Amino acid sequence: MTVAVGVTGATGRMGREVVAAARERADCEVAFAVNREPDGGTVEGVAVEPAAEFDALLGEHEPDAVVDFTGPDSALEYAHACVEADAEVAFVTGTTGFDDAAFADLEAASESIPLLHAPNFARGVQALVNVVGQAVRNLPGYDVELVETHHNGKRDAPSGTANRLLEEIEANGDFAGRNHGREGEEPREEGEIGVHALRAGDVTGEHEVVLAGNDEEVRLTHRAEDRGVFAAGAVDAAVWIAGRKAGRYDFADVIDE
Ligand SMILES: NC(=O)C1=CN([C@@H]2O[C@H](COP(=O)(O)OP(=O)(O)OC[C@H]3O[C@@H](n4cnc5c(N)ncnc54)[C@H](OP(=O)(O)O)[C@@H]3O)[C@@H](O)[C@H]2O)C=CC1
Ligand SMILES: O=C(O)C1=N[C@H](C(=O)O)C[C@H](O)C1
Repeated sequence: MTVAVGVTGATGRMGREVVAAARERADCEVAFAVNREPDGGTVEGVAVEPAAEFDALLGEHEPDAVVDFTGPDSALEYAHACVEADAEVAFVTGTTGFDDAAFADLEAASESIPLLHAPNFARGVQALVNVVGQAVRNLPGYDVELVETHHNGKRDAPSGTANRLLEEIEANGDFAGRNHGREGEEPREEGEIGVHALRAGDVTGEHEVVLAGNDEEVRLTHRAEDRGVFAAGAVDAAVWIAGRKAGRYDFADVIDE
């Protein structure tokens, strides 16, 4: 079976990679690609249509899944459009920067359509999440600091991946809260988790969790070398989710199967 995907944000850093990754696979095809202001161009030979045409394109092409890397507001709009569409279409989004209300909105959409959100589609990050949980359990009382580094065009901070890692850290230990971008003249508060977001140059994405006790430290790092790794994971997710029943899915479901 060939899975047909619609790609939103197609001229963005990630959208381009998704179009390329989908076109590389024999079991996937790009049904359509949209961007907010496409100015009539193409990505990887695929015409990029205006976002205003999205509903019509859904009806015309009836894709199995939409893959979205845009921004929080537009991702929610696309999710709602998939819910409203006559055709059965899954929604896969890697967009980050959602607040609690937006997450609740995505959750509600997943009652009507298959929906998968992952703040990071690199398989290595899923492994990092697992390993970090284990390390925190094994090292109670150690100081934990999280440092993430991204390109200077990234809007949200901390990254979606950092937020996911923080949830995992907090779920596996006893902590006193998060300290974002420490400053001032007080020493480190016992049990706090330091969180640091660096924005510099064209760094694709790096996440490091430091666990330090007396006379020893553990550093767990994931470094993405190329956005292709995220795009490949997102297309894996689109192929995996196509045809499934409505519900909220996770990238771990894709990897674990
Ligand atoms: N889960 C993961 O593995 C990863 C997630 N991300 C996340 O993906 C998102 C996008 O990142 P990135 O590609 O770097 O960002 P870019 O700004 O490069 O791309 C976003 C694209 O979406 C377009 N866009 C914005 N609003 C709309 C809309 N309403 N309709 C159609 N297109 C729209 C933008 O158009 P315009 O240029 O006109 O603004 C732009 O082309 C971010 O939230 C980022 O954090 C990024 C990498 C990996
Ligand atoms: O904006 C990016 O570039 C990235 N965003 C994701 C995030 O917020 O975690 C994932 C990746 O690190 C790249």
